[in-house]
Amino acid sequence: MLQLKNIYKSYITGGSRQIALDGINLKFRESEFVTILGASGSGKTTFLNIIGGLERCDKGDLIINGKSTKEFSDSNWDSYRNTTVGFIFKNYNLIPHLSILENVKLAVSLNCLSKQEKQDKAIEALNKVGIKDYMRKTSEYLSKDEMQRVAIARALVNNPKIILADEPTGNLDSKSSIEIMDLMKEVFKDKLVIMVTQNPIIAKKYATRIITFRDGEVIEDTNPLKEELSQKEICLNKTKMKVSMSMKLAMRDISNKKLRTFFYILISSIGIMGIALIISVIQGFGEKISNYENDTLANYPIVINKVYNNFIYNTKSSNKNAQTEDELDLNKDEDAIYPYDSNENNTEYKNKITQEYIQYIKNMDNDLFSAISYESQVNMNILKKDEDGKISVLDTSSVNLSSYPEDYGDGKYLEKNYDLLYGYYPTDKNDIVLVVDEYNRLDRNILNALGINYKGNEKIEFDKLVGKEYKVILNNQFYEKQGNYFYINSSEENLNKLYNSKEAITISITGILRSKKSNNLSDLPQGISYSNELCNYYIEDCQKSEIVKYQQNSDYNVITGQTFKSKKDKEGIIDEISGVNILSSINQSVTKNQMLSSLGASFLPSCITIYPKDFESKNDIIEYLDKYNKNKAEDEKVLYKDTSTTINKLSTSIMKGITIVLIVFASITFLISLITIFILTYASILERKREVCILRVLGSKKRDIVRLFNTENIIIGFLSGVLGVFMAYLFMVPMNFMLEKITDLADIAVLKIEYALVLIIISILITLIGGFIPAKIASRKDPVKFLKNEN
Ligand SMILES: Nc1ncnc2c1ncn2[C@@H]1O[C@H](COP(=O)(O)OP(=O)(O)OP(=O)(O)O)[C@@H](O)[C@H]1O
Repeated sequence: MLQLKNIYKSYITGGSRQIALDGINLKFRESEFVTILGASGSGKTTFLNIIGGLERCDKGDLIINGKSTKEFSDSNWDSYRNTTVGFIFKNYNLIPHLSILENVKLAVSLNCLSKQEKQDKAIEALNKVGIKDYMRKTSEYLSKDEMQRVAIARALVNNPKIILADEPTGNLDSKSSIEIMDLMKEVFKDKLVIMVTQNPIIAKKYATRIITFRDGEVIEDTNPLKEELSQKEICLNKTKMKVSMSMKLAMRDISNKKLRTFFYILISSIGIMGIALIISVIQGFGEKISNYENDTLANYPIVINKVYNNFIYNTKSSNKNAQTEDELDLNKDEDAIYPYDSNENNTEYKNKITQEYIQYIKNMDNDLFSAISYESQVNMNILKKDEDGKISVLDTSSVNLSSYPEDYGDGKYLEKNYDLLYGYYPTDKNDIVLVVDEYNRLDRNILNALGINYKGNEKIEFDKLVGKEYKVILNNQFYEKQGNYFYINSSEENLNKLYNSKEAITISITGILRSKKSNNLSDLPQGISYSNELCNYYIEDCQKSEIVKYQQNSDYNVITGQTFKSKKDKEGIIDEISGVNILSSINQSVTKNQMLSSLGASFLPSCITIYPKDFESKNDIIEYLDKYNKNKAEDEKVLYKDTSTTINKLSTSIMKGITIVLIVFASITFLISLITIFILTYASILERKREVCILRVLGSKKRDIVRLFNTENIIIGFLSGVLGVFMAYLFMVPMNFMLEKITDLADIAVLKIEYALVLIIISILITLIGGFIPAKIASRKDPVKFLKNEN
C-alpha cells in the first residue's frame, strides 16, 4: 500500500540544520494498525505529515500503491489528501462555527457528490461513531471525547485508505482514551491506520505493529513488511470547493460574528456613502446648471459687435520694445496708459456689418426672439485742440468710436462690465470714456488721433487724459455750400471759429475704463465710447441738415462730385455702412449709402443684440447666423458672441473645479475604504487560520481558500453597498436642507437608482480588491506550521 524509500527531511532554524527524518525506509500493508512511538522531537509528526502529503521530503520517495509521488503536483497532493488520507488530531481541529454535521460534511464537500449523497455519507459516519444525535450542534457543546468522535467521523466519511492519527487520545482521560481507541479499532478495521502516540500501553493493546523512532531514525519495527508491494492505480479525483459550499461557509462566518461583521459592513459602507453623496451632489449640481441654462441663460443675448474681441493677445512680439507678459501684468496696477501698436499683437476682428447683413437679421423668423436691439453709432464731426493750441479735425476712424448701451439686461452696462481706473462713469450724454485693453494699453493710432502728446513707449498718466475736451460740430456748421457742392473749410481761422462757437457740443473724457477681468460680456473696442443718447441726438440733427438732404437727392458725391459705386461692383466694394467716415468717403470710392452714413444721416449699428425666446430658439438663431457666414471669405464673416455660452463656460469651469475637489474627496474615501477592508479581511484571516488550515488538510486547494474569502467579501461588499446607498439617501435629506439654505437651490443632491446600483457593484469590487491580497495570504498559510503549534 505505502512505502517510504530513504526519506530525509531537515529544517534550517537559526542558521543550523535540524534533521527531522534521517533515511526512513518502511513499507505498510493495506490493512494494519501501526503505532509510532518515540521521544519528543524524534520525528514522529514530520513522518506523519510526509505520509499525509502535508510536507514534502528533501530526499527519497513516497510510494503509494507502487507509484512514485516524485512527480506529484500541488493539485495531486490536494486530491490525495482528500480522497486517500483521513486525519485525526490531538486537539480535534473542528471548525467552531459549523455544526457537527457540517464539520463532517466539510471533508466530502470537495467531492463531486450530490448534496443528498454528501448529507447521507456524513450522517452515516456520525452514526458509526455514535454521535448522530448531536449533529445539529456546534462543537462548543460537546465533550472532548465527543469532539474526537466527530474528528473520527470526518476522517472516515470519505472512506480513505489511510488514517493518520497524531496522538488522538493525547487530550483525553484514560476511560475516554480506551473508548476512542476501541472505536478507531472498530471503524478503521480494514484500513491502514498509522497513529502517533506517547502511550506504550495503548500502543501494545491496539497496534498490530509498533515502530519506534529515535533522532529521525527507525530503531525498532515489530512487524515489518518483507514482500514487495503490488502496483495499483491510485484514484486521485480532482477536488473543488463548490460555490454553494464557500457561500455556506462565508454566511456561517458572517452570522457567527454578527457584531464584527456589522462593524465591518458599517465601516465599508461609510466609504460608499461618501462616494454616493459626492456623486449625488455632482449630478444634482450638473442638473441644476443645465436647468438654469435652459431657463435663465436662454434669455442671455447673442451679440454682434462691430469689433469682435475674443481677447486673444499674442504677447510674443517681434518688436524689441514690446513688453513681456510679466511687464504687461505690472501695467495693470499703474495709473497710466501704455501706448502700443495694436497691429503687432492684437487679434481684434472687425465685423463688416453691411446693409445686406442688417436685412438678413431683419428677415429672421420673428418667433425666435423676444427682442432685437441695435446700438447706434454715428460718424461725428469732431474737432480736437492739440497741446500747442492748434485746432484740427479728429479722424474718427482711428479712435474706434463706439457707443455704449445705457442699460443692459438688469443694470448699467458700464458699471457692470467695466472697472473704472480713473475719473468717473459718465453721468451726462456728453460724457465720453476711454476704454483701454486688459493691460492698460492703448493703440498709438488712437492716441495720435486724440491729439495726445507722448514720447516712444513712455507711459501716459491718467490725469493727462481725463478731462480732455473735444467739440462736436453739427453738419450745418461743419459743411459750407458752394453751388451744388459742399466742402469743409479747414482753414485755421474757420476751425477756431467752429471750435469756439456756442453751437459746438463739448464732449469730455470723464473716465478710463477697463473690462472686468471675469467678465467676457464687455464688448466695447478700445478707444472712445460715447452715449447712445448723444448718438441719437446727433443723427436727428444730421438728418435735418442741408448737406444730407442735398445728398439724398443727388446721384453724385456732393463733396467730391464723383459718381457712386454700385452696391457691389466688380472691385468687390461692399456696401458696408460701418467704418467709413467722411475723410475716407472723400478719398475713396464709396456707395451712396456709405456717403450718407459718413455724413451721420443713418446710424451705423455698432452692436446688434438679439434676445432669444428660449433655449431652443437660441440654437435656431445661431444656426441662422452661421448660415450667413457659410461660404463667405474669412474677412467677410460676421462673428457673434453667444453670451450664454460665455456664462455657461464660466459655470462649466466652476462645475469642473467643484467636481475635481469632490473627486479628490471620493478618491480619498475610496482609498480609506480599501485600506480598512484590507485590514479587516486580514484580521478575519488571522482569526480563521484554523479553518483555513483544516480546509487545506482536508484537501482544499489554495484557489478554494481564495474563493472562500472572496465569497465572504462579495457578501460583505454587497451589504456594505446597500447600507452605504441607504445611508446616503438618508443623509441627503439634511444635506439638501443645508445646501438649500446656502445656495437657495432646492433638492441639489439626487442619486439616481442606476447610480445606486453601480455603487453597490463598486462596493463589491472594493471589498474584493481590498480582500484579495489577504485572501491570497490566507491561501498560502502553511497548515503544517499551524498544526505543529496547535498540537
Ligand atoms: N517546521 C519546523 N521548523 C523547524 N524545525 C522543525 C519543524 N518541524 C519539526 N522540526 C524539528 O524537527 C524535529 C522533529 O520534529 P517532530 O515534530 O517531527 O517530532 P515529534 O517526534 O513529533 O515531537 P513531538 O512528540 O514533540 O511532537 C524536532 O527537532 C523539531 O524541532
